[in-house]
Amino acid sequence: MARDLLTIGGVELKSRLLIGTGKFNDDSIIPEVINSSESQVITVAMRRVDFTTSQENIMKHIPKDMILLPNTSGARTAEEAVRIARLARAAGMGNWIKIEVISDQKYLLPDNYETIKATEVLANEGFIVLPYMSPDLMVAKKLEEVGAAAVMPLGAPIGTNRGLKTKELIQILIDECKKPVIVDAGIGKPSQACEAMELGADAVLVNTAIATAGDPVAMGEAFKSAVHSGRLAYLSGVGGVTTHARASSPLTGFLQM
Ligand SMILES: CC(=O)[C@@H](O)[C@H](O)COP(=O)(O)O
Repeated sequence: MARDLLTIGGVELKSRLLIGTGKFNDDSIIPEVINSSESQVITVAMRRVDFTTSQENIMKHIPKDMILLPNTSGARTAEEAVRIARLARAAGMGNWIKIEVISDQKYLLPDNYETIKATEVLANEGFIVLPYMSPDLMVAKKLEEVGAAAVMPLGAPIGTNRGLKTKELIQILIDECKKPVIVDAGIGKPSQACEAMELGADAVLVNTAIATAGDPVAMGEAFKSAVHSGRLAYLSGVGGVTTHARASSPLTGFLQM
């Protein structure tokens, strides 16, 4: 595990847990969550960034050594996502961008078609593009082809804490994608993050489950451990499943009566 690094856009990361900044009761707790979770990448919705000198600016709670992953939450089209990404870079937030293009307000499901379009434009402009997507193999391949640095399939709709509802489709992406697969959205418990990592996901992004926990700092630590355990299990080679029982001890050598 010592050199088990995750490389995204040429950057090597020790942590495979990406976190978010939304929904905390008190944003001043964010630095402690970063410490306990040991996350190195944090996503922030561009619409929450205040470019005035307001005391409410979310950015004041994010330590300078974190990799910023501004996201395009609020964009309904590729064009809007591209505009938000350019704004983020112009504002000094770096060149990583999480594409979120959502026009469905009930389930907050991503628009894969618009997401591909935005990814292509931004990758060509030198952004490290991490697109949030519904897990579909053809879409993932297209995203890789047009320059995505990773793909981010949803486990369940954003903020639902329902876990890996799309597990079998995510497994296909894990098996077939060349770029890192980061399971994003819907992960509600550390055990679900662990499960994603055991499947072979390269990383997970968790926001709601940490931010809305009774103790977000402790929950950040719980997710850190779960991601680590899941990754270790995956690298160790998870054992096969069988229908019929197989004795764990030899069935010979019983005492003779
Ligand atoms: C913050 C962010 O990017 C979310 O849109 C993301 O998808 C995380 O989802 P959860 O809040 O369900 O963890």
